[in-house]
Amino acid sequence: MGDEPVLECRGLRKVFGENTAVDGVGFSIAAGETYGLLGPNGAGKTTTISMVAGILERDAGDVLVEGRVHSPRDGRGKSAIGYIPQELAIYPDLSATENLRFFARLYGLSRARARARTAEVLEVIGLADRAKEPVKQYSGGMKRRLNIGIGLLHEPRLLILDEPTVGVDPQSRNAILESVARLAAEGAAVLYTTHYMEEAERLCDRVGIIDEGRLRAEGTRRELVGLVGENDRVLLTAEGDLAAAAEAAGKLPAVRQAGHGEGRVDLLVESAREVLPAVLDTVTRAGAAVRAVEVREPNLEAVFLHLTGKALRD
Ligand SMILES: Nc1ncnc2c1ncn2[C@@H]1O[C@H](COP(=O)(O)OP(=O)(O)OP(=O)(O)O)[C@@H](O)[C@H]1O
Repeated sequence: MGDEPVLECRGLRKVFGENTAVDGVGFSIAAGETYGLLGPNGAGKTTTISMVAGILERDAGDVLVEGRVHSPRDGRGKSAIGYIPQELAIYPDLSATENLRFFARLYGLSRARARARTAEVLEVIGLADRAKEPVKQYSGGMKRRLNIGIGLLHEPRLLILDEPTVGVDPQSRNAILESVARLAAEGAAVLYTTHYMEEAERLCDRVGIIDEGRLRAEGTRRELVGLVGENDRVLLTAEGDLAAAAEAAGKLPAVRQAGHGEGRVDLLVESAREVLPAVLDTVTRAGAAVRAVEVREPNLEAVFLHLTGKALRD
């Protein structure tokens, strides 16, 4: 198989009546890689991954899973895919163990394999210690984790998760992010949709920025940020003559903008790592005593704003 991507999709398109929900979207994901589709509500994320998962007919485009065409009709490649939708598909009166064993048998795992996978999956989703309770006693986040666990039973090589952390408590959110990272580390290709910038930054090796059905840009966090040429922000907590410090720093060639406020000097710079020593030297000479330095690199939120003119969140 070599370096062949686990998932390759090209030119995906879906039209609902007058509304082109997805228009020419394509990307590929390698084994062990986590790819995030980042975009606001209604951007076309669910529609895109539904076509990838083979549960929605596409109007145009190709989906290749492990090099083979995957489409809703032929159903091939399904065993390679674990699709975890936003909606819960679990039995509330059964325990997590019973739910997992039931679905494992439904997927065609032998009784022994179902038992073994249930135990393994319970560990991955962090529910082993609550596995015997009826699921109706679970928090929303725990139910979500179980929903994810069901999608893992058959050990998919491509895992597709649709905004799995929306509306869950922080503990479950962390558990979900950690289990996704672990599955990728074990070699799964992961397709992850989110409208949370922090999740895309923390979890994804590469991110596709989607808006109004189109992929606006794609790359690593660093590549995306570089693409739009955003500056780093340097915040100095300082005492002394801050007006003079800001003015002097503002004259450095790599400093784009310099300001000051109550106990702080605020700079926009080209590359904080390179310019920081000169900045510290300059502001100290100008009469400021620096107590703390904070560097904020531009984030995907800024990239999104730059590309679309809109904020990522409603
Ligand atoms: N079955 C459908 N029939 C008609 N329009 C649809 C259908 N499914 C989605 N759409 C429309 O397609 C567009 C993209 O929706 P989609 O659900 O893919 O976005 P999303 O990025 O996943 O957003 P969300 O986070 O809100 O689910 C929206 O304008 C939506 O109203």
